[in-house]
Amino acid sequence: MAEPIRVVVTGAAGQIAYSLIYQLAKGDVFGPNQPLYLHLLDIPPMMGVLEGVVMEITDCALPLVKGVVPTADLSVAFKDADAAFMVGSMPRKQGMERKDLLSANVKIFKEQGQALDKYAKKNVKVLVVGNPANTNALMCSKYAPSIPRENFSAMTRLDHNRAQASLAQKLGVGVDKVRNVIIWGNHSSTQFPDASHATVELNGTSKSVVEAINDNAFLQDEFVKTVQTRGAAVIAARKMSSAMSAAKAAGDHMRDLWFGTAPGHFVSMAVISDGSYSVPKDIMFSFPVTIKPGGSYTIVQGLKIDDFSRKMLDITAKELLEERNDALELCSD
Ligand SMILES: NC(=O)c1ccc[n+]([C@@H]2O[C@H](COP(=O)([O-])OP(=O)(O)OC[C@H]3O[C@@H](n4cnc5c(N)ncnc54)[C@H](O)[C@@H]3O)[C@@H](O)[C@H]2O)c1
Ligand SMILES: O=C(O)CC[C@H](O)C(=O)O
Repeated sequence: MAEPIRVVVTGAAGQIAYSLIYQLAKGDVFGPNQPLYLHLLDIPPMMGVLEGVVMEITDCALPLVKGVVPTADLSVAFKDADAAFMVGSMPRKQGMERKDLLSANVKIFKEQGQALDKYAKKNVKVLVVGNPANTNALMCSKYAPSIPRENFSAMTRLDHNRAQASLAQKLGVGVDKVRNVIIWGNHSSTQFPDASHATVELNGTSKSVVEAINDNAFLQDEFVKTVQTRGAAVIAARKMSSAMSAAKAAGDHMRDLWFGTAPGHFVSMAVISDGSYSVPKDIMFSFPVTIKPGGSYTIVQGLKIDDFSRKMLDITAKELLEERNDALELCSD
């Protein structure tokens, strides 16, 4: 058996964490041979609820769990962390604009970035889930200057999974037959879900999704809007934001960072922009990436960007630049 790793989940008493922790504890993310300590952070008023979560983890009787550390203390939570799921923050409720979330949440990520910088391992993998995820990840990384910026990413995997599932439904095939959809940009309604490089396996042969669907109007309109507004649709239906699917996506994202992507597959992940595809530098922008085991990723290069795609990439980049400015102002005191 390998040495145990230390995995932090923030917002551990919340609804995403409730699904995520079980996946971690049973080996779905770091593998069936990787023991772990779960460091569970929440705020002081939630310590009672968190105690209940700890009881349930114990009662699951899962052998990979070597210990559970419930805490409201950042120095305890992030101590020697190997991986961190940054979930803790307020979700959007009906009637709230996503922009309201920036002022509510961004300072949490400044403070927790500082704690990661001080207490976590320097090779820690940090996945930001809490919204607005891209800009929170940018601020988290900014306040953790001793940790490489490439170790921080924000989650657009839920949008990626939604896009893949939506295309599979349209094509009447299983989700595993569709690959290489792309989410560009922000985890918000300006994101660009792009099917133009995706492929589908039909009768054992790989075919372009554009050719298989043969309906550009659908791909540039209904498909894009459905994926862009899926989170809002879930909130309207559940009166709470997505949780089971968000936890599944967080597990998928971290598993790919840990073990790498399969040959010929790429996934969407918001990472620090290096200017690829003429996206402004120094925003956390979702790109198609391939990943080597251990988390070193490469932004997929050379994809053709047509006029429609260019317009969509520019819209979402503009929103991220605005969010960055707002966040810098909010964090400046
Ligand atoms: N990136 C994505 O695809 C995606 C998808 C779904 C939800 N989200 C976001 O994830 C976040 C969490 O959603 P949820 O449904 O689990 O919310 P929730 O309200 O059920 O749980 C959030 C938890 O975070 C805790 N928390 C608040 N401030 C904290 C702090 N400073 N430190 C530690 N913990 C803190 C709360 O006490 C609560 O227990 C929200 O911001 C939501 O919008 C992102
Ligand atoms: O607040 C939103 O609009 C979305 C919530 C969540 O990030 C999701 O994508 O389900």
